[in-house]
Amino acid sequence: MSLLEIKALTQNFGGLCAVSEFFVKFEGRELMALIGPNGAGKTTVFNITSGFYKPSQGDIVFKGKSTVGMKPHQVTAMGIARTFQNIRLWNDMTVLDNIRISQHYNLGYSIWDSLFRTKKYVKGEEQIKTTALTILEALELMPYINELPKNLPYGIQRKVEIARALSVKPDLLLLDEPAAGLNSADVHELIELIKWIHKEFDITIWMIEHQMSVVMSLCTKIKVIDFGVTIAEGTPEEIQNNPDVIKAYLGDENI
Ligand SMILES: Nc1ncnc2c1ncn2[C@@H]1O[C@H](COP(=O)(O)OP(=O)(O)OP(=O)(O)O)[C@@H](O)[C@H]1O
Repeated sequence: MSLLEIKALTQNFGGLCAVSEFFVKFEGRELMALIGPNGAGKTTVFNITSGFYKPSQGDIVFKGKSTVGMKPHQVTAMGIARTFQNIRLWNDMTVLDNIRISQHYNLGYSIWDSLFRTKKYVKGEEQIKTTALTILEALELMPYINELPKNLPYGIQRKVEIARALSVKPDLLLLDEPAAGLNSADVHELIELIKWIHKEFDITIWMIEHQMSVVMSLCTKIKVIDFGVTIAEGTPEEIQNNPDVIKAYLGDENI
């Protein structure tokens, strides 16, 4: 059974077909990229995969079960976590609380448990804190646990967002333009971090990224879309030399 299989996925927004007949299959533990020019439909594919949009047509099968129609927190509970193109952290909560709150989707205790501080509640909260601290330590974020994200450098905020996604113990991590807005030193650190996460957490990673140095140093397989349509798929070498890809990025006159 594949970890994730997306079949004939189509997304229309009014008269605009943002994604057309998209397909992909992950067997598990791959590090794959989804690339394409601006507006190609990449984030739409991620929004559907993570339950933010319901597709117009097609199916998404994760661990043998269709996720179409599920809410984002239900998709997360199944094992898909994501980061966003524009970092989305709770800026008025500490880094530690940002990581803790992300795990509340799956606690299994009621409002009464929290009101009356039952044993179930106390145990659940302890578990959440332990998991959060373990992830923060692994990602060398302990110096920042009591800081507010808005006061931290952008590169650290990006790392906190990745820590938050990892704290839900996903099998599939979706990274939407993780290098966006980072300086070259931070990009280098990010590449090493993603390599390390892939190995240490033994998970599948699917990323959207515009910086080709990041894609080429990390991914073994790349899928390219343009105007919602898949135009190429292959290894970094194959993609770099593919005339359709060059045309999509640079236009006909540059070939
Ligand atoms: N919620 C929406 N409603 C209407 N149109 C949308 C919506 N979301 C995306 N689109 C449109 O769908 C197309 C694909 O957008 P999408 O954000 O998926 O592209 P992208 O490849 O991620 O682009 P970028 O690299 O610039 O982030 C664009 O034309 C966009 O304007």
